Amino acid sequence: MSIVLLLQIGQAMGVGGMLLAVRGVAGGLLAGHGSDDVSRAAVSALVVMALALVNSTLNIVGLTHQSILRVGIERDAVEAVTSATARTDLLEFEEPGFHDRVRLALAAAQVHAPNLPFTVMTVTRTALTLVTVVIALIAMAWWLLPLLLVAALPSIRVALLQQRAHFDLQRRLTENQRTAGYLTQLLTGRDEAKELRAFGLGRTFFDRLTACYDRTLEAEVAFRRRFLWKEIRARLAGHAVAAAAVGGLLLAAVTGVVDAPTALTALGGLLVGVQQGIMITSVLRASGDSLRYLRELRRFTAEVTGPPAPPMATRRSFGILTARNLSFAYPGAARPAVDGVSLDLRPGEVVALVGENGSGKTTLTKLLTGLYSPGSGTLLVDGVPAMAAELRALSTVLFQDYLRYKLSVAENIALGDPAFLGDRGRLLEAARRAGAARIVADLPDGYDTRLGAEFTGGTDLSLGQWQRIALARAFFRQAPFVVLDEPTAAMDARAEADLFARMRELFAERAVLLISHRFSSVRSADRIHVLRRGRVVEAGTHDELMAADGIYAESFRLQAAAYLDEPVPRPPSARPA
Ligand SMILES: Nc1ncnc2c1ncn2[C@@H]1O[C@H](COP(=O)(O)OP(=O)(O)OP(=O)(O)O)[C@@H](O)[C@H]1O
Repeated sequence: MSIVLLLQIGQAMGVGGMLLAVRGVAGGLLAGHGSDDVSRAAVSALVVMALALVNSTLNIVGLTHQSILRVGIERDAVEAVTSATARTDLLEFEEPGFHDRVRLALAAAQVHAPNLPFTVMTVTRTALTLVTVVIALIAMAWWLLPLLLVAALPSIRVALLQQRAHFDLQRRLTENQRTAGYLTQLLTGRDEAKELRAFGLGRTFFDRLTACYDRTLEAEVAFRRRFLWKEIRARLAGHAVAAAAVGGLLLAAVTGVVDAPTALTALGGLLVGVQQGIMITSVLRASGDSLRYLRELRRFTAEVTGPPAPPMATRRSFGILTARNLSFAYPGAARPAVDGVSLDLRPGEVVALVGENGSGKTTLTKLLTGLYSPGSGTLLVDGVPAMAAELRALSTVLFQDYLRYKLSVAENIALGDPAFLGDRGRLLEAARRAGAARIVADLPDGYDTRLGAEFTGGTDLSLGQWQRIALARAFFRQAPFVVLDEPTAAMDARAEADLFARMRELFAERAVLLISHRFSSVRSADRIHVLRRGRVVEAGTHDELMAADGIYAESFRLQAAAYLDEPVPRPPSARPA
């Protein structure tokens, strides 16, 4: 950055030097036709040309340095934003305002921060050029200075007002821009392409995207119109003052207050000064906008007060994980998603959660694994209250909507514990346990096969195969508390039966929390908790729950009847007392 600054100082000084040299040329030519006068003019002309050459060389070197600086600055700024995002509490991601702040911070990191060398360069060069022009003018006609200042003031004032208002407009449009980004992803993404075509949605989303841009355009046009007249008025006022200065200069030349070469050069200097004055208004607008974005970036990275992402060294064992009276509500939700839930989990046990859609099963697992902090209630590991980071280090989760990383198969599995990314033995063992080894054997490059057909050499898997890879990731982590949220939803009947038959062997010595809508899968669990509207309404073994003849028994019979082609039993509430 200091090189860029030095280059600008050099260029700016060159402009002032050129002005003084031009005066030498004019002085020599106007003085007469003697050989001394002509050689003075020729030497000055050579100086002008040399300075012009140095100036344009400095300009090229400056631009080259800027291009290199841009990349490094963008890397550092994006890293600052993404590391702050990685440390942000998961619950923040449920707030639209958070995503607006991320978007502004990313725009700052990807556009405004990399432009910083250019902005600094332009500001420095413009300001220094003005200073050198001013010095040259002082040497020739000092009284032009106040006039130059008065000419620039109206435009500078409007530029300052405009850049503040423009940033406010950008902030108001952020959610609209995010929607446009989302629609663009729908219209261009590979994963989305099939459904858009199957439902013929291209035109619908295209129209919505156009509407987003129309809203931005409308707001931008209204904004620009609001400032257009102000800007024109300010420019007119500035030019009127500059014209008065030119008049004064001509008068001074005619009356002999200044000699002709000085008057001519001062006129040139005045024109350069006015041009720089106009330039400084656009520089002010651009740099003001950038400064506000950068302030947003700093605020965003500073407001994440949490510790850096914990190394997550997986804890090897525990005796009992206890949840006492846990409650949790999503921001703005009318009722809690989890409401006063208590349960125990011990290694070697399989505990199942069942319940209708939206009954709070997934949310409860997010509390137990330290992804959300409970609104009230306690989580204890071996009787000691546990922090979220400790719970995360204790657990491994196979989410219902697990991520399909467009990376190699090996990475898809080993990302279960990044500390062991290169551990081949652990990788093979995890794949074997999840039944993924056979899938990998059929892939062109085995574990090194890139998943994601939109990348060179990439291929894709079926959903059931992906699920096994995700299961392998859960195994790879070797954590003592395992959450399996619908782990076999996409698997074939044999694969599902095999997983549940071997569940205890596969997860020996670990506590397993299993969520499933398939009652055949959960019946062998040590305890089954039935959730309804966030509360545990029934709990016990399969036999106990069947004997209790409540919600569980009704749902179980409903599913069993569908398989056995039996009439659907009536719910208990509909039976005679
Ligand atoms: N991000 C969220 N913001 C607000 N409410 C949410 C959010 N996620 C879930 N909910 C609500 O919380 C409740 C519990 O949702 P949860 O996903 O825990 O249910 P679930 O039992 O896992 O459902 P399913 O069987 O359909 O997977 C639901 O009413 C749901 O609408």
